[in-house]
Amino acid sequence: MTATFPARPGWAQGGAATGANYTADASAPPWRSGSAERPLQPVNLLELEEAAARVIPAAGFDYIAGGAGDEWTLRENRAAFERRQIVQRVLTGKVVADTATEILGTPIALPTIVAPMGGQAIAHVSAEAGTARGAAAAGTLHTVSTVATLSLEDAARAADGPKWFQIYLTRDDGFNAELLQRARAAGYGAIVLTVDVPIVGNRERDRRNGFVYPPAAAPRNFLDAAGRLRPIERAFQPRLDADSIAFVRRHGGLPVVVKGIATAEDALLALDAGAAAIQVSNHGGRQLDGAPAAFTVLPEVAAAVQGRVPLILDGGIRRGADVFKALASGADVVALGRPVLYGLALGGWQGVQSVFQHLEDELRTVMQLAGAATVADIRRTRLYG
Ligand SMILES: Cc1cc2nc3c(=O)[nH]c(=O)nc-3n(C[C@H](O)[C@H](O)[C@H](O)COP(=O)(O)O)c2cc1C
Ligand SMILES: CCCCC(=O)C(=O)O
Repeated sequence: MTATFPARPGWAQGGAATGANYTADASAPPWRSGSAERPLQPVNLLELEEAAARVIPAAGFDYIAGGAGDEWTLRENRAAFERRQIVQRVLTGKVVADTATEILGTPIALPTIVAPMGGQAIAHVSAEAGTARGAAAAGTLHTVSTVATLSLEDAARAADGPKWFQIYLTRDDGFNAELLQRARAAGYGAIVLTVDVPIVGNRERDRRNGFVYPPAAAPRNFLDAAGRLRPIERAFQPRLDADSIAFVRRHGGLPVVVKGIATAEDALLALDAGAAAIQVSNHGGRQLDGAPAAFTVLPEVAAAVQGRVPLILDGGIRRGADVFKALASGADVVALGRPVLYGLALGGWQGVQSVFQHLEDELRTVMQLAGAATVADIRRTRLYG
């Protein structure tokens, strides 16, 4: 594995994020968090978290890494992958061809895309521009959050890779419609409607730290004409149903991915309302603590959907083996959350690219040892357990 995460300045040192300065990264020194005695060279994505904890200011790191309540669901998102096993197949005569696939008609180099995450200037001064560029360099798709640091237009301009816009509906339908029209005008290919944040979960690390987004990470989409920030959290729409999906379809005029589905019932409601894809997710354990892992509920959702729309899974993906298990259990692609921000914090856009390259390397090794030459082969593979 040769993935590297060259060091970059973080938001604390870098000042306000504009996205304009991410190209200056090329001359960066080696890992900021390493030292002569102890050079830092993570060999897997799990090790990135500890490294990122040393470069992201503590309360910002807690916001990113943390979950709701006891963080049981956060841990369970990982543990659920550990309970399933991959079948070793070495006499199939197959050799890994490639990891390429597509999602909603968009070709991607590997079956892993970027999950929407707000406030990316908390991790790095380049914010969503760095993530967009890293994802494009890795040949994958980037999802820009409603509460991104950069405006959706600036995030869209940062790279020419494929991109989706994630929307949180607020109580203000005029503002919602405006956001959707802006997203379409800016060239986003789909709208991801997140339905698992009718209210923000009980995030105890954030309460303990008194955490709010720092001014450098203020979500630009919420600035009013006078440049003032509109209130955000209290503005979220708690009442979500089939009409919410119809609203987003009508005003966005784009395919709608419904994100935050964890049951057959909600999946069927979303399908009936015209969802173009379903993202199985518990928001990375940040919302309903005590809910099962996203991977645990994936087969239930897959059985209900019966291939009528593609399924995306997120939550706890850290290894190529996790990607493999998710695809073998009914997902078409997976989305990656926190490791993207850790790569961004440690290496700017190149750090993000390295995260995806690393995952692709691991996935190729697993595929070869499990007798899968293509993504389609993975989806036909059975697991133990
Ligand atoms: C710091 C952070 C911010 C997030 N912001 C959003 C967001 O704005 N919109 C959204 O739909 N999901 C958001 N999520 C949830 C992710 O899209 C995704 O569901 C989750 O992080 C996946 O789990 P993982 O981090 O274990 O890969 C956020 C997650 C994190 C860690
Ligand atoms: C108010 C929530 C904003 C971002 C988000 O979805 C998260 O932190 O999980």
